[in-house]
Amino acid sequence: VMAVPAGRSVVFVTGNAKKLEEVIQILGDKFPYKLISRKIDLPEYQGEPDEISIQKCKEAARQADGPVIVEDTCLCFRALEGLPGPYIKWFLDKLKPEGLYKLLAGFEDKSAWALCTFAFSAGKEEPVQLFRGTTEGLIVEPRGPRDFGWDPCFQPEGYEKTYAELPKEVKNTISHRYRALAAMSEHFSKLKDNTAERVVWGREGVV
Ligand SMILES: O=P(O)(O)OP(=O)(O)OP(=O)(O)OC[C@H]1O[C@@H](n2cnc3c(O)ncnc32)[C@H](O)[C@@H]1O
Ligand SMILES: [Mg+2]
Repeated sequence: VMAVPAGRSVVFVTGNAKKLEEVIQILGDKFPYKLISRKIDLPEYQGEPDEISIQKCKEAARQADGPVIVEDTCLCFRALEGLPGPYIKWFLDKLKPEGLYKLLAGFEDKSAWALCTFAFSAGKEEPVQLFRGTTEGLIVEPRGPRDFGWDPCFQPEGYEKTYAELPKEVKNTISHRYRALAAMSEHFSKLKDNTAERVVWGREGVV
């Protein structure tokens, strides 16, 4: 996917091609390891976002049997105490962006936040590390192209356009995903060329 030092690779496990596309666009050559994608549809766990990401990552590490990254995205409506949150996939699937907007018809507060959590594990016996990113916005009547999820009904704070209407380069510098990836990249860049790296990557020879 990108120019990286040889010998260190990590598998990004996702069933979502649009997510993968953005991750590649956002990371460019910033990520110090080689990223390999693998399309596996992991279970949609229930619970709090952190717990979901940990479970998802452990299952991915078990299936891939090596270093993995997974990502889970929540869309949280303030008027609904953070719901649909991690269940947004099913809400979107049935209601489409129109229905998500209508869900808030009885509420004055249309504010929402998008939360992205990346989870990394060096292997199936290794701990999971989380990196989070949040973007605030409003749930609006859908506008713009339909190619990625709930983008047409999410208008990020400080913008007059929805995620769907904004150029990709703009979304990818303000999004929940961008912010979570920035946290993750920063973490790994610090570790690079440092002996502590071995701790993160587990036993020598794993990678
Ligand atoms: O295999 P994974 O990585 O889990 O991919 P997924 O499509 O199942 O994704 P999630 O479980 O994280 O569910 C998040 C839902 O929100 C959608 N989504 C995720 N990121 C988005 C973004 O940046 N803009 C719009 N929709 C997004 C996505 O298509 C899903 O319907
Ligand atoms: Mg999923």
